[in-house]
Amino acid sequence: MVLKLEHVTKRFGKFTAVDDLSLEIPEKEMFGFLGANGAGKTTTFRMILGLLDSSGGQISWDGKPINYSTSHLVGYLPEERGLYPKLKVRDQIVYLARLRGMPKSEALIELKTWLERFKIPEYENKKVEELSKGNQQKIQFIAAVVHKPKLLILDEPFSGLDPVNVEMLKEAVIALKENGATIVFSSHQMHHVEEMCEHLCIMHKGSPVVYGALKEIKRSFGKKNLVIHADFPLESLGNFPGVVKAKSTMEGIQLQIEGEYVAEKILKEIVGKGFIRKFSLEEPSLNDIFIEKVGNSYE
Ligand SMILES: Nc1ncnc2c1ncn2[C@@H]1O[C@H](COP(=O)(O)OP(=O)(O)OP(=O)(O)O)[C@@H](O)[C@H]1O
Repeated sequence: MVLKLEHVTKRFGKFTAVDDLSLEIPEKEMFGFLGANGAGKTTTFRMILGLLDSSGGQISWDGKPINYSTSHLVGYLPEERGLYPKLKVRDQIVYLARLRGMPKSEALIELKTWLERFKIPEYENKKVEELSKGNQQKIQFIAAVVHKPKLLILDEPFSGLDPVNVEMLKEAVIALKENGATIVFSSHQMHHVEEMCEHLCIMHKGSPVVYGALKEIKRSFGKKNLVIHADFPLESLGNFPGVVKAKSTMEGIQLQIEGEYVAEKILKEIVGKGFIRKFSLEEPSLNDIFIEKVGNSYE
């Protein structure tokens, strides 16, 4: 059940929002979609879901298009949340579940399980408008997953939530993946993708600038980060050959270096100069990679 995009393009008049995008999203994995505002993420999701026609290219899931006949297998958390404020949580979820072919009795069992899990069982009979924004978002999430979809598309699921609720939602998403769902989500925050996704894509102006397995993306980037904490001055390391960037911190310095060999040379240089509390060679962060590929600060 691979989700495949082949040379997908979307034009709005003369403007190209998605430009010749080809991706393969593996089954039962979590795939991260990153990109600045307007990069084309939501447009891509809408095309995947068949809510928007593409201007060219092919989209298939398990070799077939996604349309009305597959809607019971697909879940979508849209970016613009769309619950009915006057409806009770229970009526809303049952209605949406039934639209996707789930019997009412089963939907109610699922709803109760989710409300317990999100620690809001008392909201079952409340109107949506009576809930806080974060809790409305949890209900919207339940609406996307209540019918147990095999493919789940989440447009910025973590935005607007406090840290406790972000963790709660993350755990829920991870559990769904472990139960066999394929999950695609977009985020403006790279650390969410870094923590949760095996594969990812960074979109920039409608095209992927980085695409592949997270580990491989980091490895092939080449550059590493070196963190040094010491009780003697380290600023001069900013000019050391092979150092790309340097940032002084409270405890020492953080360097971006061309490769591991630079760390070895730096260690030789500083040994004997005083007490070194930390000398740590680290993989680049997705943020480092994004800044290099797209050329501006992001988060
Ligand atoms: N219906 C539309 N008509 C015209 N332009 C559109 C339409 N929908 C999207 N666009 C444009 O396409 C581009 C991509 O928009 P999209 O919503 O896909 O970006 P995004 O990556 O999801 O951004 P964000 O992070 O802000 O949600 C934007 O420049 C947007 O203005």
